[in-house]
Amino acid sequence: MEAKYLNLLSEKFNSEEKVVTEIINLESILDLPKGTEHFVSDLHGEFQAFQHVLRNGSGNVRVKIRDVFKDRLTEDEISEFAALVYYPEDKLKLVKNQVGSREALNEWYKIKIHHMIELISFASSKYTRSKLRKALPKQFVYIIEELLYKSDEDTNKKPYYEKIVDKIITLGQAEKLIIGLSYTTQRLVVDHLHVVGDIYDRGPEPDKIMDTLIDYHSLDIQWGNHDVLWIGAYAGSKVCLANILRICARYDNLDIIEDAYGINLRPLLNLAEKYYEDNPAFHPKQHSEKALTEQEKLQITKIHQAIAIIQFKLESPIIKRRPYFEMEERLVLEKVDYDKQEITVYGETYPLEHTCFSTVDPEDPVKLLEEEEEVIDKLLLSLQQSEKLKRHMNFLMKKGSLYLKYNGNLLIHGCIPVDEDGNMEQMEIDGNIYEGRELLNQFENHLRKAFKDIESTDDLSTDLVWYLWTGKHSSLFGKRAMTTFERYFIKDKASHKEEKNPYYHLREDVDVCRKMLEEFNLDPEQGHIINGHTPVKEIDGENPIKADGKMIVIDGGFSKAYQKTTGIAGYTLLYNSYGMQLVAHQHFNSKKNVLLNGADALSVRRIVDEELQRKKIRDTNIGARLQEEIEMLQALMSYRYIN
Ligand SMILES: O=P(O)(O)OC[C@H]1O[C@](O)(COP(=O)(O)O)[C@@H](O)[C@@H]1O
Ligand SMILES: [Mn+2]
Repeated sequence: MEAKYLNLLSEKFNSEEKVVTEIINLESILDLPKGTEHFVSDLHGEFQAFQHVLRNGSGNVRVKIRDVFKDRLTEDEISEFAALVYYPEDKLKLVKNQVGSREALNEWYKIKIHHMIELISFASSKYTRSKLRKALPKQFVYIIEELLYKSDEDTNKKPYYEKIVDKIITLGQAEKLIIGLSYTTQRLVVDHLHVVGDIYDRGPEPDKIMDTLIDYHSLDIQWGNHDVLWIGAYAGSKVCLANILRICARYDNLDIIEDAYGINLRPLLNLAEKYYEDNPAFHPKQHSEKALTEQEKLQITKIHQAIAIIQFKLESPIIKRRPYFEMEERLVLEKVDYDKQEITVYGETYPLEHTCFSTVDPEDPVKLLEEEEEVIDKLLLSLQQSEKLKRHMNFLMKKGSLYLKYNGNLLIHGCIPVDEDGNMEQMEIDGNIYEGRELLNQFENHLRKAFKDIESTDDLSTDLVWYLWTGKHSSLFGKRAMTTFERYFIKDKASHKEEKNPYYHLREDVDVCRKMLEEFNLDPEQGHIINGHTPVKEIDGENPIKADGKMIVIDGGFSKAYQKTTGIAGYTLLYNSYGMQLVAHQHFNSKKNVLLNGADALSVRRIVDEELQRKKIRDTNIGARLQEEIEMLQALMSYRYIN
């Protein structure tokens, strides 16, 4: 290594002892078991269900509790303890109301603190002390370490520890400590989180998911098609913006726009009131928990139509200025016969119903009315000025990518576009042809470019973000075309069908999966592809583990709207030092149910892969980085200290 780097390094490690200590420290980390990775996808705004999965570590918290206490606690007591670890603040409130006397409460605190210390001691056994320290509640680090490193056999010390706990209780700190210890436990059971796309759309609280992720200790995100739609809107794409508003109206989630992100919808509402009436094709899908008045429903129906028509109009100029997007079939407003009220798409003619074309001029159907133009411009400005959205989008960019290679696996939301023979599909962008990994890299570069320059609204990069949402070679969409127009206005369901990329049947084949792993320079023997995006229809017997375990699809439908088709409430994947396990979750009822009845419908686990030998940090991405650091330190050692 070059002397100048070694000199720089020697500033930090300025004695032989420091170098030796660091080498030994790093070497010992390499031999620890690998940390647990937790994979989730397709959260679709379902914050309550997501936070439950996060708090219980996909059932991992309960597994650890059972490992430690199975001979001492009943199943009910285990459930009760688990509920405390998941929702400490709420559980403490409940207990205080139930317990009769101060003495009984203090006794309860004492037992729980001891149990929690025991649990943490077990759950942290594969971490270094310094890593554990970082996970402890700051104000109690010293005390907890004292409690953790006691040895039970050491009877001399026992009274001392009893005293510490008693003192904590008499000083009124028990609750704070229990809350802190609960969050430490949650944090210890999962070392790193992967969010394999689609945080946004359909569900009511994507902003709360984003806030939770921002506070999370270690994670990465693979963007989903819905996430790039939001990124696109923020990056200046008006058509992406029209789409996110349309979806929010469709799912009765305009609160996200108005209340969560502070974007003023008044101009859109005024336009909608002026031009639109009631229309059953545009009624919002209603949440069971939120009853709308007729008046509210009508208002949303009008907004829904106004923004859908703006969306269709905005698509046309992009399709025309980017012929290599090959989307001419989607020039829908121009394919309508306005006299006959019918449309010809993909060679078929269909009658139209529920039309709402009052702002459409048959002579120039894609021309925006001045009012429409004004509305979308105002909305874009307001969106780009939302501080909260800016924070969330910046975080998505910082932690996100289109795909990720991590510990030998390939994580990607949608697909790798291929043809029927499994060959990488080619796409032209601006005169150059790309395929496979190269194509995905191009998409990502353009997305980052669009995000850097939010003032530009019609440049290639911004158009490509929209292409990622809906284009036929998009690795996130994975279908040939989006039939939004048909689904609103054509009765015949045959026209609604969205043909999938051949990837979706070819991925059942081991050899195809191997080839794809190779395309990304991953070892086909060791690696897996992990996908979200397409709901696995467990109800129809579909298996999320495909191609002999090389392919794992974890979209089981956190999204309430899709649970009817999947039959479950989402999959998550755990990958610890013993191997990979897929977890199928039951429908998440409510936090209240967990707290009161310990109902935490135990998730069903299926082994994907079992390691023959327990995997160590040495075998991971982080291990490779540590090994490089060790080599550098060794070079420093010979350069400076050994002669
Ligand atoms: O269920 P909705 O709201 O009609 O949305 C359907 C649209 O969503 C998509 O499935 C994309 O969303 P997903 O990524 O969740 O699949 C489109 O292909 C389809 O046109
Ligand atoms: Mn998706």
